[in-house]
Amino acid sequence: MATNVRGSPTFVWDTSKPLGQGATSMVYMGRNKKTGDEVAVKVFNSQSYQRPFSVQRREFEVMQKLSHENIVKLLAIEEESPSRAKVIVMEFCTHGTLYNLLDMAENNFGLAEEEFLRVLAQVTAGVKHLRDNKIIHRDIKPGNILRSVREDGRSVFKLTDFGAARELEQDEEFLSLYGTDEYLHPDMYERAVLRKSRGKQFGVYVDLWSLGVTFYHAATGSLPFRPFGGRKNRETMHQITAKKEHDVISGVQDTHGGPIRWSKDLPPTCRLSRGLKSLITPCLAKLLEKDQNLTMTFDDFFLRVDDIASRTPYYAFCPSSFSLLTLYARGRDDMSQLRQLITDQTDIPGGAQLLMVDGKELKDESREPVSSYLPHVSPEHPIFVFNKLPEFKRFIKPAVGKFPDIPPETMVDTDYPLSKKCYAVLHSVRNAVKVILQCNNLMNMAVKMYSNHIQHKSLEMELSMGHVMRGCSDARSWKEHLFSSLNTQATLLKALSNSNVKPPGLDVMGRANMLQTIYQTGNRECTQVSTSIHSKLDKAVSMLENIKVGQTADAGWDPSVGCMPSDRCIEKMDVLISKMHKVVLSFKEDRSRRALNNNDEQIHRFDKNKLKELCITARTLVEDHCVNRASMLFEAYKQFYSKVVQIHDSGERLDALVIDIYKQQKRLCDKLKVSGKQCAAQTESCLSALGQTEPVTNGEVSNHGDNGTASSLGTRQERLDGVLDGLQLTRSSLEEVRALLDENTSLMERFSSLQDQDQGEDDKSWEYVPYQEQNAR
Ligand SMILES: Nc1ncnc2c1ncn2[C@@H]1O[C@H](COP(=O)(O)OP(=O)(O)OP(=O)(O)O)[C@@H](O)[C@H]1O
Repeated sequence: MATNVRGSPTFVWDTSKPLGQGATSMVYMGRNKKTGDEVAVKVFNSQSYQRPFSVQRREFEVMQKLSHENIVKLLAIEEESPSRAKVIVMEFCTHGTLYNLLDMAENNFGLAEEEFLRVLAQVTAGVKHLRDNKIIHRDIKPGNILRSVREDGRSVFKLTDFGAARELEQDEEFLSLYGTDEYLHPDMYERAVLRKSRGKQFGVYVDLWSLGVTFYHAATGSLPFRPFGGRKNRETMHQITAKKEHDVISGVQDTHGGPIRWSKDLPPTCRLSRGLKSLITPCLAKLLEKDQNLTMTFDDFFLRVDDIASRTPYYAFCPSSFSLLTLYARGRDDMSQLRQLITDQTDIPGGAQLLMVDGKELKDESREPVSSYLPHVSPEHPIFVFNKLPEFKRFIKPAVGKFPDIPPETMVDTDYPLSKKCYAVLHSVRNAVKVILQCNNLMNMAVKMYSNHIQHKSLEMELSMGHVMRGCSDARSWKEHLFSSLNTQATLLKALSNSNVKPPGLDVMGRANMLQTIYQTGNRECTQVSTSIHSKLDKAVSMLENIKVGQTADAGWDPSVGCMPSDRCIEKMDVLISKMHKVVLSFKEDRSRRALNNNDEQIHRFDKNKLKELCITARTLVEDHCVNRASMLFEAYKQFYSKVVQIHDSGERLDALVIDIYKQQKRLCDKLKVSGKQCAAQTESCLSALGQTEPVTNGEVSNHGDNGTASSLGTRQERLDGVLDGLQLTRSSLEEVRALLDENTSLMERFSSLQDQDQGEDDKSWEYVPYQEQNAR
């Protein structure tokens, strides 16, 4: 045991436990002799000493220059005793490399979104530090990106292996060859692997290409350029990278000498959201660009990654496409930009989007950045995006990897990688099941939320309709009251003009006619408005009846159409995973043995059958149960929504109609006020003229040529008094109507200001924008 322990003045390490092996070194886990701290010790092999001394020294020199969280930290350069060979002592990164992470079954189709973003941001930060120090790495690849895990469980990625690194200015070139085939810039590949184009020089841009390949690998779990037969098929590899079109990001040859499958997009099995893909893909296309005129500069690259990494993800669920969206908003993006991000992924125009968060409508079109007011949303509580138009996307099942064919024969060498492939696909199936369950749950939430919204709206409409109806019937009775007073007054004055009472300065007949005109025009105009109001009101009442159906909108909704947590699909997948894991382990062991005995071979055969069965069970579970039921749930949603969206639409139209009725009612009241005022003016002047009329005496009677009897005298006085009384009555009746109208106006003003307040109450951003208006924007 002790023979494996080596040491330097400050450190010891056990050579029986290598952390990894490279072309030029072995790396071991070691400890600080004084503190016991864990370290990684890089011990160089004989091959490394064949390099020129200046090259050997470079790795130490480069590492000494660097100090960054995303670059492995150099702790010491010491001499191993007794050999006196130099060793590099570094911080110990606990979780292997990015390559190891991608080799895990759950990451075989690429990293999950958050982890990918960490790789992108952190590796870029490390490279930026290199560029700031004018250093080119020349061997960037997942195997040279170490991973540690912080106390909060988050990964930290660090660039390592500076054996190929050197100082190089932006516009300088170099001649020597470094790197790993699959990650090599096509020009380097041509010279290093194909041994062509001798003497060709390269620039710092070769790191950008390697970064492109590394990020593609991290996003998809596969290399972007894959000739049939792999690494050995060098000519095709070079053809793919050198001849690809500019924005192509992958080229795969599936058969010997067969055509290349080019793609400008990340594959459907990639786990990244559509929102992130749309940001990453153009960046990858630029990195994987051979043409120096079209590729990006380091500065462009840093800016782009900075832009992606600094965005905030907002999660949204769109039931009409059965999809969970991730919207990457910039810090300053306002609501219209967020809506645009939704449009980009759903094709729903901004004006047709009804957005809801926690059951509350998100109505605002304000210029404030969404980050300042949008509540925290998570994939579990996303923004719900309803399409105001009953349009639906086709149901698309989540993409899963394809289980490979499993030949019945025992092939110990290839059965292990075959089982690993099945195991990786099984994980992608589990991910798909998880997504489906999440979408099912969100679908049920969406139906509940939309139904509540409709219920709320219909109650609100019922309330304002009640208000409007009361207002209309009041206005009608005031109108009748006012015009009957006017009529009475005109009749009284006419009667007076027929008598011989002549109030001084008052043309009684003229006044009577004037009142008659006010009565006729006022009554005609007001009756017109009132009739129009009432016909609109009738329409509104029947619309309200339809909307009230919405109060039970979700009555027929059955959440159990889709698979439910109680079906335990995820748990079933976990059981399949653990069973398959055992098969993978046993195949790995079988492969490590030289030969299988009869018994082992028999077991291997059983296991291979089991592997096949497990694949079939998983496929059946996802296809026949989860996907099938999710598509049924989606169909049910379409039916539900087509029905309720009409109710919502009627609500919007009724809303507009009610506003219209309010306006007309206000106009009616204004007209009534005008007629009332005119009538009151007449009343007042008549009253004052009549008040100045001389009391009736016996002498005057004959002068006026009346019949002169006592009874007729009494009748004249009585007539005058009667007219005075009548006018007094009209006056008080007019005052009453005016007071009622004033009250009605202030009530209406209060009501409409109440509505305004409702709109402005929470925040400007939650303002109600009628659908018609939103569309017009
Ligand atoms: N600081 C560290 N902490 C943990 N593991 C490490 C550390 N440094 C290196 N390793 C492991 O050792 C392996 C080899 O390290 P490194 O890439 O530096 O060696 P190399 O000989 O330069 O390799 P290459 O063939 O890429 O030139 C790494 O892939 C990793 O698995």
